[in-house]
Amino acid sequence: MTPQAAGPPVHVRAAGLAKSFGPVRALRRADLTVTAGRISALVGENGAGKSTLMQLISGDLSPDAGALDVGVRVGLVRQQLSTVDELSLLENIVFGAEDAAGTGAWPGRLLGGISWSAHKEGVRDLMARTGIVVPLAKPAAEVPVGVRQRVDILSALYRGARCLLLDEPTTYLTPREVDTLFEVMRDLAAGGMSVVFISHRLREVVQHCDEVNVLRRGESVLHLPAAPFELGRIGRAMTGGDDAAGGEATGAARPAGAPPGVPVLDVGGRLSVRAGEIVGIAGVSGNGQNELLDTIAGLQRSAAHLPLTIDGREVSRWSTRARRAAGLRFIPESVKESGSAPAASITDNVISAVPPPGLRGRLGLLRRGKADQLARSLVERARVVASSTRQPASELSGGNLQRVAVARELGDGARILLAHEPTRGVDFAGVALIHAQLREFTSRGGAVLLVTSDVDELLALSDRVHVIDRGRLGRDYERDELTLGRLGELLGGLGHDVAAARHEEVP
Ligand SMILES: Nc1ncnc2c1ncn2[C@@H]1O[C@H](COP(=O)(O)OP(=O)(O)OP(=O)(O)O)[C@@H](O)[C@H]1O
Repeated sequence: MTPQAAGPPVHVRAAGLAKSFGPVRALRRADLTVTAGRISALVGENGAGKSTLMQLISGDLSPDAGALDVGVRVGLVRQQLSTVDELSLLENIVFGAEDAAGTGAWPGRLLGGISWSAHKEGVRDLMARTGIVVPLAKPAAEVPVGVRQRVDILSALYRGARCLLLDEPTTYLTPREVDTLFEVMRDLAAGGMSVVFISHRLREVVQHCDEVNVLRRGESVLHLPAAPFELGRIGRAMTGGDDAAGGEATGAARPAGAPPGVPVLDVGGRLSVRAGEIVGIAGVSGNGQNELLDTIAGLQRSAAHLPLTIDGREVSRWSTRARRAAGLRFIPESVKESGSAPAASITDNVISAVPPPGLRGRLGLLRRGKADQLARSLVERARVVASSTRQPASELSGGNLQRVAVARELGDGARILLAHEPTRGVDFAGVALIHAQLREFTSRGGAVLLVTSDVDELLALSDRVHVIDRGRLGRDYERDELTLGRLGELLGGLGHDVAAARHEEVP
């Protein structure tokens, strides 16, 4: 790296970077300068090329063209979690995901002569310094996604990264955790580190970052070197001034529709969802949300042996398949991990969930043309950026994969939707689109059980809200009874600080 005449050292300088994957031009001309002591935001629509740029800087990919100068050790914390289920959190932090995945480059070097107790000390010290604390002895499989993400951050720091690349780190975090993360980032930056922060939550960006870089369709289109930042300007740069797809902000109130009807889903009399209704579940991630949804979906047995009914019929002993056939659909917390088949094409991912009648010909053989047609119309409706429906799901950007999963689960035959973080990783135009899809689904008599850590989303969509804490569901509150402040009081005892959530308009 060329020494600077004055000012803080530049850690990364990228100019005119291009990268294609076969026919897909993920990056055409990307520029980014990352400076010590600063938190730089990188924003752009789903598929704009943000993750690709991060992978070029981290060295996971090499550019086809352009100049890239990286002067310090870089730690990339990816969108998709890289913890290994069977390993303890300590092991995950110490080995680091890349090496656990097989390069074997550094553990041997670092572990030579160093004991596990020394690592434990080192990691404990790191946790104390950064305030990012995780239960070290627990296996990764037993902790919620939010904790596993913190493990990835600790891992990068433990490996001596001076430049942290955080690809959507806040999607798993509650508002208070987001604030804590930024306090940590601020401290790290004050200590001479640099941070690149990717997020679709533009409010976080303008509030916490020192500079903003916008990518649109693989090109750097805007660099704002200093606050104050104007949300509208950033939004317009992201979309090219085309706000048509954006629609309303996430904070919009639910339009008045037909009054919700009969309960279609009931869990032991404690939780019920009626036709035409969205019932929200609020709580700190890891308080039983996964268990609740997995039990309803038939992926695990109810520990409390609560009766579960769909349309008044007891279904506790039904298979997942039978539940799907009854119209139950599920968007899991991490679509990348458990809601998609990465090697299969977009078409196969779309039709995998109980192929609708009409897709099979005589002898039960799949009619490919029809299946592709169905996938194409769905991809179009969900505004997915993909070169073709034959593309494997693994090649889709995170937000685009999420759009595919939502559209698939809302497809033919859906009557009850379990939606866990339905807009995770989706840009603001996509969030508005998915919210509109959920409302449209309920206006046709669909029932939605919504679990989200985004309090704005919870209040924007839910007709009623239950709070969940340590596996227990509290009473429900009607939407009219709840303001952001009231929800904050309810969650206050659970370590939330929703007062930190804001209601500014997103363009
Ligand atoms: N390995 C790959 N093979 C083929 N295409 C790919 C591959 N990786 C990414 N792409 C494509 O490159 C484009 C940019 O993807 P990238 O993941 O960088 O976008 P992103 O801005 O991070 O999106 P998101 O906000 O949805 O995470 C997308 O069209 C994506 O489908």
